[in-house]
Amino acid sequence: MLELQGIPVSPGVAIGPALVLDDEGYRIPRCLIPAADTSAEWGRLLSAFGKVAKQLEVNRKQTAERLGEEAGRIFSAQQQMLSDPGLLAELEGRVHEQHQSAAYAVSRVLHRYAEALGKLNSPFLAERAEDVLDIEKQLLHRLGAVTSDPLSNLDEPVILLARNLTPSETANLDRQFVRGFCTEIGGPGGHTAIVAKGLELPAVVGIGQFLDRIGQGSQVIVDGDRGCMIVDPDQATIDRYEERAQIRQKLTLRLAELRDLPAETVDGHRVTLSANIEFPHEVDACLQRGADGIGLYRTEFLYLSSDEEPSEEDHYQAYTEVVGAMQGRPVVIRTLDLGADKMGHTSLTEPENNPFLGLRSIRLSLKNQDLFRTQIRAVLRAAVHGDVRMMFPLISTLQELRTARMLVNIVIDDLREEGAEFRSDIPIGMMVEVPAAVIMIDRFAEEVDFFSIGTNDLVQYTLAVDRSNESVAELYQSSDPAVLRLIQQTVDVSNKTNTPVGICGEMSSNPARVLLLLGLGVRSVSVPPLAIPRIKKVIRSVTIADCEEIACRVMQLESAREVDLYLLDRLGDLVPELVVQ
Ligand SMILES: C=C(OP(=O)(O)O)C(=O)O
Repeated sequence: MLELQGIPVSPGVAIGPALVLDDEGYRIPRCLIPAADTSAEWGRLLSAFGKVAKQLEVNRKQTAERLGEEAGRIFSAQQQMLSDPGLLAELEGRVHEQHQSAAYAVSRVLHRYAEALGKLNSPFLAERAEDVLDIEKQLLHRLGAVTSDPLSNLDEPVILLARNLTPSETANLDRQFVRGFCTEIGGPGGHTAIVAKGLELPAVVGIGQFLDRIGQGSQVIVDGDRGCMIVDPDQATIDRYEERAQIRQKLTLRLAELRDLPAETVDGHRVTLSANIEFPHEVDACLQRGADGIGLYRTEFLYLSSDEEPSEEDHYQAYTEVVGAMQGRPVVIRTLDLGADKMGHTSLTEPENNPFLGLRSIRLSLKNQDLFRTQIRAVLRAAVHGDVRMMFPLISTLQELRTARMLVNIVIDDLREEGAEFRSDIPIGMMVEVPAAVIMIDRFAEEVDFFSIGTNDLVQYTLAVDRSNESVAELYQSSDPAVLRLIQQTVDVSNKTNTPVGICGEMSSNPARVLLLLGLGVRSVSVPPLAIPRIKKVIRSVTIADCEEIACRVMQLESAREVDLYLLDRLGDLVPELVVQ
């Protein structure tokens, strides 16, 4: 039995056979070969090397004849890589000593070479990285490796183990068979984590290197509550997890009974409890759990799940589906928040050194105004069908907000001129997710209809810590006192200026932290659909006086750890059944 610790990003437990994936592209399943067959496997690998070398020589000669010696040298560089003794020695070790299949060894080693070159920040070396991947492709072809995506042909439940999964890969997982996943890299606030929660898929990320140690089909437990992965569990461990699964199931059934009850505190304060979604089909899960509305519709997933840029009609259809299904409940549509870890359409930006500080989110929309106007048109048209609100992400200056609003007015004029059916009077709000927005919050309050605090990014930008990087995951804490002060300031100013304010970041889906948010004066939260029953349970179990006392104490504490320990303790007093055993 092997137990590894990572970062819990999507709650729940799943048990099943491992499907170990290569990190990218070819997705070569990790396959171990019997010791007796390693020599034959090594022979296959050498033969593939020989064939590729021959082909490279043919390419070099033909290219040199047609385009000159200089062009032919492209292939000489590849020939040199192929004859690198270090490369061959590493591959030999993997096949002979670790019993890896030739295809898997090639895929792992060459991907690592390419990745290392890609990180060196030089266009010349980036091209060399492409050359390495090209050699990999040719070798895999000669080895007859299966190059189709094993994820598209699943026919039995699996636990996915991968180096990394992108948000769109995660979104496209076959929920029928993929029961959970663990990855080597990834941080607590990354979008892969958010999508996993949306899919209700137990997940642990940022475990560190482990793929080489796990065989295909090994029994694996993903514990998304505690953030651990257990390989080849013993019977006692399996029994313990099965017992926990039963307790969890009973709790889920009890919490489901709250569905039609309001999210109201014991002393009668009504809290708006909405849901965050990425895709229209998630609306069912929101309604099943009694969401008051959609507090955050992340529309960028329209871009991430397709290779084509969505048309106005694509936007309109998606929004109309959500708005119609929500039957008059509010739907907050956030405009495009593409960037950094979410970037799907490379055509929209050039590679950047600091993508989280670069051309992302509202900045990208303001730079690509046709794209932005297309989206605004669809939002205003869909608003005819219900209570639609529009929200701009990552606003950091008043000028950005004003330009975005000006574009909305231009779109309104266009639609009016065309005689289209639309609404011009929808509430327009902004995300508060950079410290600059908090510092200027009183001025922003004069120009928006509502605020929504995005704690995921607020934590990242306040603490200067990449939300998707496992190496700094310990610093990524929404309970950090600096973050709490920014939330407090935003809520205080909003309440004083009568500007509705809510929280749509992941912080509000944590039952213990909700105690604090209520105490700070928050009366509207938006959480992944899965979290609704628990958060409602918290709200219905406490008084605002309890929460204010908690907030008072918390605001005197000096570290995220102290805050979280104290909040967990208070959750144990007030809502003991929600404390994970
Ligand atoms: C909700 C947020 O936005 P994102 O989609 O970037 O997580 C946030 O930053 O808290």
